Amino acid sequence: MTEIGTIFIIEWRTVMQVYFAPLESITGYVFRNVFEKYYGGIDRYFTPFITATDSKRLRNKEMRDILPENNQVGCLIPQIMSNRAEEFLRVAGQMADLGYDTVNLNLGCPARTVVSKGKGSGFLARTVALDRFLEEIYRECPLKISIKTRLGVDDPEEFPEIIDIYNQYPVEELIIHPRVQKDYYKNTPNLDMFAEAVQRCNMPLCYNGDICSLEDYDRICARFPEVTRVMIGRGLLAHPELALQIREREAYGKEQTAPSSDEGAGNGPQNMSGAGGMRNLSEKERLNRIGAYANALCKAYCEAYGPGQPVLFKMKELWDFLADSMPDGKKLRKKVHKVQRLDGYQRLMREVFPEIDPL
Ligand SMILES: Cc1cc2nc3c(=O)[nH]c(=O)nc-3n(C[C@H](O)[C@H](O)[C@H](O)COP(=O)(O)O)c2cc1C
Repeated sequence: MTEIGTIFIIEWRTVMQVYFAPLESITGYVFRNVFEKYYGGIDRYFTPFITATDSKRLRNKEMRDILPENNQVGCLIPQIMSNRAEEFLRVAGQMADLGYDTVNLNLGCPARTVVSKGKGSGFLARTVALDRFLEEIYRECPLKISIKTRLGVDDPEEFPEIIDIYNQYPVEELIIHPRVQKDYYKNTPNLDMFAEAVQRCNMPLCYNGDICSLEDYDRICARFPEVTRVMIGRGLLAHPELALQIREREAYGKEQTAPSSDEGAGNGPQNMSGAGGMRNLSEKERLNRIGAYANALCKAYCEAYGPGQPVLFKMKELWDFLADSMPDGKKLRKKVHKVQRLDGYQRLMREVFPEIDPL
């Protein structure tokens, strides 16, 4: 409790901020807009990485993804992948021209094609060059710069030296996915090294990695009560209501899961989403929302790219995750996999969600 004159302010834990992780080929603008409309509960979305190159122009696909008129979400942060300050600054300048005030630097991508060029998490192996790069971009960039990082390339013990480098710069926030490059997505996040980062870092921290349920979220909160930002990727693909559930958990507390009699179905705290919260939804309503969301996404992809195989592939990719939210998920995942054409997929969706407008 803090005393200001005679006013007492109770210091409450700052409300948790939930970010949607960038997922290349999945969380583009079409996906983000539909997700926001049907679920939401997200404080910040991040674009999949934009590759800074010699070219003065962004690729059409990247430009479409970041144009403000294509994005109907509250807060979007463009992510840049680069290991050359001059290229990073050029793309950041283009983001400033489009009205963005923050960009995110990708120092986490583990893909071999990226790492072999010394970018993404591959840049973490060259600490002298990394330090020089950061010195230049933080000196010259007109925008705030946040960083998304792994712990290192081979060994988590690389991270303390990397933290010392980050600590020298005005990093807007540091999003840590506590794995090393060679883990890819295997093994478990190294929470001991994240704990060390909590002690040593002098900028705001965001935790990212393997939050796929409220129980996972509670475990992170219990171990790191000082952390007020989490980023979630695959967990939100599998359980799109997870961010809303986290907000409801924050608003109503852990015990209060039962509806109170005067609240209508789906009501939630403010800033929930266009679609309302998840509390009080019946199982049928929950499933119908999944169906409406998947159908709206398929329709939006067809409008953006034309109906055809690429849309089918995108929907298959989504159902790989989303099937986890369905009562007979394993079977449904197999059925979606077997579908050969988009009209077959649409037929399957009509069978699974007979009450939902196929759009
Ligand atoms: C298919 C896929 C694509 C990804 N693309 C990006 C990307 O463009 N930029 C980035 O920083 N991380 C990317 N990531 C990493 C995620 O943002 C996130 O850090 C990782 O999935 C761990 O979080 P999660 O366990 O909540 O999914 C990608 C991950 C996957 C699985």
